[in-house]
Amino acid sequence: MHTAGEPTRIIIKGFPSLVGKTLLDKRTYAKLHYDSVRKRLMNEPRGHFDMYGAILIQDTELVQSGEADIGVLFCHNAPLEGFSTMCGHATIALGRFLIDTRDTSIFPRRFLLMDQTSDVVDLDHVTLTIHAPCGAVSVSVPVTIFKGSGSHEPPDKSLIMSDPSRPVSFLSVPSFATGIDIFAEIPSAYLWKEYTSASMKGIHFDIAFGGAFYAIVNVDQLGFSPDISITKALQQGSYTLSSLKEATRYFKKFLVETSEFRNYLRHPTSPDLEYLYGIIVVDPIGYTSNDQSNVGICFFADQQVDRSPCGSGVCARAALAISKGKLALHDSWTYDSLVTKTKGEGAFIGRAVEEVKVRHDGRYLEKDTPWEAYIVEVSGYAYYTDASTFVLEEGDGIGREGFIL
Ligand SMILES: O=C(O)[C@H]1NCC[C@@H]1O
Repeated sequence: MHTAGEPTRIIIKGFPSLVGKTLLDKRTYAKLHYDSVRKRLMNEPRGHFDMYGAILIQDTELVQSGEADIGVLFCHNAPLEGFSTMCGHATIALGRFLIDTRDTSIFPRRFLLMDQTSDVVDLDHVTLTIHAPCGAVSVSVPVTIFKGSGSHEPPDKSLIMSDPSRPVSFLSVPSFATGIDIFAEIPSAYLWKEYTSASMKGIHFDIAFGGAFYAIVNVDQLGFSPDISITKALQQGSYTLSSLKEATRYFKKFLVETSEFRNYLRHPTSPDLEYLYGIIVVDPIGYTSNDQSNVGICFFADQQVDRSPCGSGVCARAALAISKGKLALHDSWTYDSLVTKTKGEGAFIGRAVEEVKVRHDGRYLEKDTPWEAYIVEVSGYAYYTDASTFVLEEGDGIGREGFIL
């Protein structure tokens, strides 16, 4: 499937079974034992540098406790840390897929979901909970009744399908900003061309969590033109996507290798989530009544470029905007990517809908200290593209893990 052009390869069967008490344990097990399978599914010749995957995990601790309907592990191209903790664009795609599948060996709880109402005809949305590595994510899927051949009187649950003409939305895990207006001088070992030629003295940026940690930086802070929007600059050739990719590669390396920035990657309850997943470069405009939307390009994992506006990044940015006083609770904002801005469709709408306090686990602060966060709702559209079956033949050395050129 794709969400605003960003692919989600949903792995429905065949991934080896994973050992572990928790989903995060299973993620660690997958990293240690089956990384080659992840690579085979993402890399060439079956995939490409910017491929993304969602591996369905039927049995997790939250499914067992009744807090979730199914689990998922997300994956991408990074050579070492190939399993991410949250993915909004894939969540939107999964919402549709999980309603549409009738195969209970893929989604055992599919028909239980529909019990939420007996009147199938009036059913407008179905809500399900996906257990992602970052926690439980509630997904609301618009539905319709299949009107194919044959008459079904009265319509039953097997005829409920997702409605592609309306957006899927999700409520993510508590999102929060950990670093507002951080200033850093970039040491010579990490310098990139535009920073040097603009004689930059340092960079202002923010760090926020939306299921994964992102550094969010205005494009001009990286040394690129402050005067035009990113899409215009790329169209006019003022700079290129590769130059943004290169700049963020160095910037990310600097943040990851500099110990003082580790303090900003702190999660109140889960050490597994404490790493920098991506850099989001945003337009030099933002959140004024004249702006209609704000383009953000997310460079994540091993510098993959998110074609979508990055759902988890939207959660991080919406929480950040509230902390910075740019948006209020319930304010909606349109988040564009390069693709959605250029094509004029597919932008995500994000809004913080609730303020919550997460109880700290005591690792950095006194146990139970309340940690302020926001639940952000993100909506967008996903579409089916294809279905494939993968094989690995005996003796296929190149195809075993695949490769990235
Ligand atoms: O939508 C998202 O949250 C994701 N898209 C690719 C990178 C992020 O995981």
